[in-house]
Amino acid sequence: MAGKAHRLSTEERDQLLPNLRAVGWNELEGRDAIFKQFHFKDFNRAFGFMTRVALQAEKLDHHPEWFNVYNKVHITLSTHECAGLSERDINLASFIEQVAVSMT
Ligand SMILES: C[C@H](O)[C@H](O)[C@H]1CNC2=NC(N)=NC(=O)C2=N1
Repeated sequence: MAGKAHRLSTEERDQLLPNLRAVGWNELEGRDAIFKQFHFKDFNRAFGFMTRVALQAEKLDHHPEWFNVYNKVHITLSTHECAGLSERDINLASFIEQVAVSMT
């Protein structure tokens, strides 16, 4: 991965987070991370979604924290390297949105 991750500044957050908030991503309380719950038609869709996200995460070397039960997938994004939200989380969240739209 090129360059070191840095925690987003207030200005960067003001610029980058509104688009994600508008589609259901929220900042966690007590932790510098973003979170969203996804619901799919069934387990096949949920796991197909997770598979596509997993392949991209591996490619980006940036991985989600997630939880799956049947058709639900809960995702938390944060960057361990800088102990908070970085541009990598924004990029991964944007990719996740594209995949989710194509799976629903
Ligand atoms: C060694 C490896 O590149 C690092 O541990 C990567 C892997 N995936 C990662 N994922 C996330 N979410 N944050 C990181 O800082 C991170 N670092």
